[in-house]
Amino acid sequence: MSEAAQTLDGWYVLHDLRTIDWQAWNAASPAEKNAALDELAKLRSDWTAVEERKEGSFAFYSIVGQKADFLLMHLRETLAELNEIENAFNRSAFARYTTKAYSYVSVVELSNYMGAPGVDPMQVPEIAARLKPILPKSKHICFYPMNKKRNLQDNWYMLPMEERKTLMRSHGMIGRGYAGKVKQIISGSVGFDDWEWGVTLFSDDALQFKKLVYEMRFDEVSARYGEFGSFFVGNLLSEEALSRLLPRG
Ligand code: VOV
Repeated sequence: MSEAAQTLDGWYVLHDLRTIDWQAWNAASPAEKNAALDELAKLRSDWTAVEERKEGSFAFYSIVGQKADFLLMHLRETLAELNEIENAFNRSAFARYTTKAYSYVSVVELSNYMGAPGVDPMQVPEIAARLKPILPKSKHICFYPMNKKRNLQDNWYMLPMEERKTLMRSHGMIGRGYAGKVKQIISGSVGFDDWEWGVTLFSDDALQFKKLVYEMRFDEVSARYGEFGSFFVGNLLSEEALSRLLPRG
């Protein structure tokens, strides 16, 4: 049996993708719209307060295309908290104007492929911060789930550790070329959801997502072993952008 990579696991992650029920929204009275938006604003201020206490984080983005209208990404210490967040949203007046599009459950993960021997990674402040990240408020987000293949010829899980390390080094080198342009959060979802990882990228320049993902397609880790789910790409929903998307009545 090949040696399993050791993972460091941080905050749990929920990607909650919703579609706006435009018919219901357009039919709502001004008072109903304002009440729904007030409840959304209250939820948002609760999430901001949690983030300010560094007990979790959130991201709120509109999604371009028809797979969903917006994405709420939440990070928390426990799965129970994530469940409370989605249930509080579902109970809100605002949720009446939305339908569920997709969701993804995972946990922020770092693997030991690049770890320095003899160093306890939890004692490295930079690593601890990466496991419990405050999400950047970049202009754009890109989220997709992925697997590493388990085909007869191309089975990531049967490669020796040393070979996986070498391949991941090359993956990391490509990623480093995007330092300062793209921030990645890799979250593991084996045992939690239908794919093995969630990949969430943040950037102020959406084109950098295409450049990075395309460049990685030529790297062996992705070219030979990567399998990908649906891509969701979107724009930051600042309070101003939200008021353009859903104007008050
Ligand atoms: C934005 C840049 C970027 C950078 C710098 C980067 C670096 C690194 C390093 C150093 C490591 C290994 C140690 C760790 O930190 O865990 C990883 C790990 C991982 N990555 Fe990565 N990755 C990036 C970006 C990046 C992208 C764009 C993708 C999607 C691939 C694609 O083709 O669409 C990805 C995937 C992953 C995955 C699924 C893992 C876990 C693999 C496993 O088997 O455990 N990743 N990644």
